[in-house]
Amino acid sequence: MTKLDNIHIDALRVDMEEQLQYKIDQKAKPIGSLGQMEDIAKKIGLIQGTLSPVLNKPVMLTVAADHCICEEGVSPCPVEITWQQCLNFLNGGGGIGLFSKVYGFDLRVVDAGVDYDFPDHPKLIDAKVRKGTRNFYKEPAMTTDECLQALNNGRKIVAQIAEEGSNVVGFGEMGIGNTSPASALLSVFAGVDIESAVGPGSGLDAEGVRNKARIIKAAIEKHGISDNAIENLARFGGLEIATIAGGMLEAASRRMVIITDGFITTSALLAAHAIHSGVVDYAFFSHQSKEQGHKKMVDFLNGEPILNLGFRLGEGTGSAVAYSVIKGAVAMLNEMTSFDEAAIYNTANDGIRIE
Ligand SMILES: O=C(O)c1ccc[n+]([C@@H]2O[C@H](COP(=O)([O-])O)[C@@H](O)[C@H]2O)c1
Ligand SMILES: Cc1cc2nc[nH]c2cc1C
Repeated sequence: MTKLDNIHIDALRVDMEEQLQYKIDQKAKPIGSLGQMEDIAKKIGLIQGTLSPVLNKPVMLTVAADHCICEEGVSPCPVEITWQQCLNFLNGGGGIGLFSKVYGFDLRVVDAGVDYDFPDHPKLIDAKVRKGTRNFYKEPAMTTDECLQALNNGRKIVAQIAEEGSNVVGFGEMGIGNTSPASALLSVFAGVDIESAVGPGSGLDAEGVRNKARIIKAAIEKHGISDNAIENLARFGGLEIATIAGGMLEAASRRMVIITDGFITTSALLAAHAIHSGVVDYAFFSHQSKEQGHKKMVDFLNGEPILNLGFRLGEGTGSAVAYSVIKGAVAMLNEMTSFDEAAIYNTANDGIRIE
C-alpha cells in the first residue's frame, strides 16, 4: 500500500487575515515598512488562528543518512563525514551544534539511515531504517516499505516533540551524497531538466557535475516516473529526506511552524507537497541556498526565502539563523507599540499620512 494513513491538514485561518493586517497596520510605522517580516507575522497568525501567536520550545531536527549513490563519484566528500559530523553535532559542534545554541533550538540528531553504530546519547533519536539508502543508479533507493517506514518515523518523532510542548520545528540534514537524490526529486516532482537541477553540492568541479547529471538522468530513465508520490520518493529519495517529509506532514497536521533549510530539506518539502499540498501553508523558507536548483524548488512551491546569505552547508544552519527573524516578526505582532500606545498620530506633523 503506497499511502500514509490519517493525514489531515487544516486550511489556514484565512478568515483572520483582515484582522491580522489591521493589527499590523496599527503599529507605529509606515504601512508595509517591515516588509517580509509583516508577511511572516501574518502567516503565523493564520497558522495558529490567533492575533497573538506564541512560539514554544523550538526543536531542530537534523536528520542523517548515508547514500550508496556515492559509489558513482557524485560527491567529493568521504562518506565517513556523515557519522563523524553527527557525533560532532551531539557534542555541540559543527554549524548546527553552534547555531542551535546561539538561536535557541533544542537540537536532536536523528539517525534515519547512517552506516554506523552510534553509542546511546540523550539527543540522538534512533530511526534507522537501514544502513544507507541504496544506489539508485542501480536499483530503487528504497523499497516502498522502507520509504513508508521512514515517513512514519518522521511523523512519530514530530508527534513526540509536539506532545512535549513544541510548536516550532526546524529541519536540517546531514548526508554525504544527498544532493543527488535532492536533484532527482526536483526533476521528478517539479519537471525541471536534470542539467538545471544538478549542482556542485559540497564542492564538485565542472566535470564532476556533468558526471552527476549523467548518473541521475540514467537513473530516472531506468526506473521511470510513477504517478504515485511515495513511489517516486522510494525510487529516487533518501532515508533522511523521507523521514523529514513525514515530519513536515505531521507538523502541518498539528498546525506547527515548519522551517525548511536548504536544497535537501526543501526536496523533502517537495515530496511532502506531492503527498499533501497543504503542507506548504505551514512552511517558512529560511534562506536561498547557493545550490542552483534550490531557487527552482522555492519558486515551484511559491515560497519566498527569508535570508540570502550564500549558505550551502545544510545541517539546519539556515533554519536556525532565520528563526531570529521569525521570532522578531512574532514579537512585532505581539509587543510593538501601536499608534495609540505610542501616543503619536497616524498623520505626520505636517498632516501627511504616514504610508
Ligand atoms: O543545504 C544546502 O543547500 C546544501 C547544499 C550543498 C551541500 N549540502 C550539504 O553537503 C552534503 C551533501 O553534498 P554532496 O556533494 O555530498 O551531495 C550534505 O551533508 C548537505 O548537508 C547542503
Ligand atoms: C565538513 C563537512 C560538513 C558538512 N555539513 C554538511 N555537509 C558537510 C560536508 C562536509 C565536508
